Amino acid sequence: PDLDDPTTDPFDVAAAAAEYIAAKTGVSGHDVALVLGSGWGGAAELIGDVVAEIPTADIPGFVKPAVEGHRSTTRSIRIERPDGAVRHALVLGSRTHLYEGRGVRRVAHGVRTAAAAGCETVILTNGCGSVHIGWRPGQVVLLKDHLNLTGQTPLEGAKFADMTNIYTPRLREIARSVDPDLPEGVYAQFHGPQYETPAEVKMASLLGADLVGMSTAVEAVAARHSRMDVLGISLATNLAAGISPTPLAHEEVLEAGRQAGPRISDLLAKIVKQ
Ligand SMILES: Nc1nc2[nH]c(I)nc2c(=O)[nH]1
Repeated sequence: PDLDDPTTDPFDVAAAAAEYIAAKTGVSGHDVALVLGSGWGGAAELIGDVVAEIPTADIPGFVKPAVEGHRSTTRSIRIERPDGAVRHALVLGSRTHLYEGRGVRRVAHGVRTAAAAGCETVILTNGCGSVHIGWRPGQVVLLKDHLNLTGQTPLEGAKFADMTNIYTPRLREIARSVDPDLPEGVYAQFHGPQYETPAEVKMASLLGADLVGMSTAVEAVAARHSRMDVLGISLATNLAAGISPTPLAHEEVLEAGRQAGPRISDLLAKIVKQ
């Protein structure tokens, strides 16, 4: 079934993808899904043992990577919890952004596939800009709510889904039990691909946003509609446009991502093992 065909039900494609993943990984049901945004790539190996790895592009509904050579893999990871219980994590190998112009169905396909694979929880991570001068590159922030400024939704038809507590309070408490210093913030998703103008950053801030990015909110809406619990964690890799009096050196942004890598991967691994 083809997601680009309007007569296709996107949930049928998610079911086909989940069946494919179960068959190829040999893991019949997964419990928690992870979407690793920029800077978060190193977390998978710290979480547990990779029991299977499959090319993401071969899974129904997932597209060939935009940039050839970035062949991503989707991994099934076995987690042994302190109490001996075993959980299976599905680390999705790719994320489609709205700005790729492949349609909002593809943006939501990963989380819908995770739900169809049995996941009751999805952890959405991202790299983003901070509207607070005190939240420097490298700052990790727990999402407490979002502003979907994209004008788009993954839900088709009269799906009047409740979005209260879209970022599950219980999961935020678990994350804070791992790192009590984690601040919470509101994430505003812009369509992109351009970064915000200083005026747009000011607007987002006046609307209550602490972070600006180009992912996560639309995925969270789809995840909530699919009745998954959602934990959103952002890595502020830069100060949003207009916040810093001096233009941020791109090297500082890259360095912040590199330095934060081990620390945030360790944090994520600890949270998942709770
Ligand atoms: N919209 C938006 N997305 C981002 N992603 C990263 I990394 N930094 C930014 C940013 O400043 N704005």
